[in-house]
Amino acid sequence: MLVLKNVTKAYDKSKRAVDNISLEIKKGEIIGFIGPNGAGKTTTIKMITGILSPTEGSIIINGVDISKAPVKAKKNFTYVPDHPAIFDAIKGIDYLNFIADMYEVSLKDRRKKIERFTKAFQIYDALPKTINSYSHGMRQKLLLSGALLPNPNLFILDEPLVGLDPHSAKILKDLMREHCENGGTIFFSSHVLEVVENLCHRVAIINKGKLVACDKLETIKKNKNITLEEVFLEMTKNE
Ligand SMILES: Nc1ncnc2c1ncn2[C@@H]1O[C@H](COP(=O)(O)OP(=O)(O)OP(=O)(O)O)[C@@H](O)[C@H]1O
Repeated sequence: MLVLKNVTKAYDKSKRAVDNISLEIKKGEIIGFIGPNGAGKTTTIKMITGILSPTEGSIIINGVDISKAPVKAKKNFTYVPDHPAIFDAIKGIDYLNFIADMYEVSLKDRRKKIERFTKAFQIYDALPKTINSYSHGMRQKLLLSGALLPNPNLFILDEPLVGLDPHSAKILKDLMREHCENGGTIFFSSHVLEVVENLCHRVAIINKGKLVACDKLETIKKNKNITLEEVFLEMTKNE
């Protein structure tokens, strides 16, 4: 579903923010992408979503190279960024209808899904209001509802749990699990290791731009008596 081949990003010549990363994510998998601050997670996600171009390497989404056929590749995924930047002056419902139009979601299907997701996230009653009246968390939940609407093959999330209350975080985790059970694929970054540990089929660890692990948790842990936190701290020790 998602293939990264020798992907590198150098914002300037002196430093590679992402350094020769290769990984392959299969349909139906949830992959947690973890690493210390500044390790290169957001840069990687921005390259996967086509916001940034890699300096070297290629990114293939559902068989389509995003640099060669960006629109075709982008039809396969939705993306929720780490900051809920969103058009302020339109109503929540208009934003969701805009997303549904972009991804050609039928009127019947969108009505059902908008109701389901926004009621679950408790923003349904706010949909007739303009987004500039929404709190940070409400904006994030609107973005999440919009990203789930098209039932994307690949769902990409950068730090999705930041700013969500525990109730909403639980709803999101349940929806992520359901999405994968129905054949969808999820790639998300997080600093919340317990969530990664509980939710993911595989974990990818990035440190100083390099992928230092990408495997099942049991394989990464080797010794069953240690936690992901202990493995993470050991693998990303930066003296
Ligand atoms: N626009 C930019 N121009 C120059 N350098 C950048 C830019 N964006 C990020 N970087 C640098 O690239 C490196 C990776 O940053 P990135 O935001 O990808 O890390 P991250 O793993 O998402 O970090 P965090 O966990 O703090 O969000 C950092 O050294 C950062 O300073």
